[in-house]
Amino acid sequence: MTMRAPSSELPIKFDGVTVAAGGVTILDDIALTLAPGLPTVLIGPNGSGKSTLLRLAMGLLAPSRGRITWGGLEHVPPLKRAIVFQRPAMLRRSAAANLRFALRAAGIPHAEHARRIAELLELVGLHALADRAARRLSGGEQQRLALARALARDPAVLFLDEPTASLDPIATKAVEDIIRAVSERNIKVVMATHDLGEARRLAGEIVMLHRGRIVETGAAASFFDAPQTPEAGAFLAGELLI
Ligand SMILES: Nc1ncnc2c1ncn2[C@@H]1O[C@H](COP(=O)(O)OP(=O)(O)OP(=O)(O)O)[C@@H](O)[C@H]1O
Repeated sequence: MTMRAPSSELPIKFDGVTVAAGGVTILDDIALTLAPGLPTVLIGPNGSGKSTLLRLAMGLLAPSRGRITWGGLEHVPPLKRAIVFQRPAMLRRSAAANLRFALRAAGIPHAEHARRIAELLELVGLHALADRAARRLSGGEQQRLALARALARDPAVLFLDEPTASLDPIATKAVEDIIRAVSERNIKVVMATHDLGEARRLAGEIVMLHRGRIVETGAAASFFDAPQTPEAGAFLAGELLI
């Protein structure tokens, strides 16, 4: 994978974005700018709206009210954006074949497939398991393969929804190392987690959500050292936010 120049997909701007479904307001009047740089980590309790925000930024969901722009434009097709969900589904074929499928779907010329597959497997540390059936891989290995698959289209922005939620510490470290490597290649990482340790380890910037609203945003260091709102203070202190 090559170092990429900052992309025209960025910044992603949310302007007065509200999402309502089934009579419930899931996100309420969100104003947010996702800019190039270190990972942006969305934190907040279960149901606070993190996944919904990621789906909006990916373009999988339209706001009920407000506007989202990518590099200043509305309705930009997600050709240079990728998302990895909490429990990624693998095709019933080998790890390498899952990547080949993704490369084909992204329109990468056939002649480049073997080189890109080798490169992607190397990046996520799965080169020795290229021929293993993807569904036989462990949870952590599947998550790494899902990351490689998302990177197949050479995205400018990578959205991750709780990528280590069900992994043990060793598998978590492997995934976090990949996230750092991705970020160092100038791919903007935007991820949701409710693991504060993970947020501390990876975030350049924090966006804290509570009940569908942004309660605080800021540089990770200042957020963790001196949260500005009672909700953030309580969340960092390990109190239950309801
Ligand atoms: N299509 C929908 N219709 C009605 N309610 C929905 C819909 N999608 C999400 N919700 C609700 O919106 C709230 C926010 O959900 P979301 O998944 O974005 O939160 P989250 O912060 O990612 O939570 P978690 O950490 O549990 O994954 C939840 O209460 C959820 O039940």
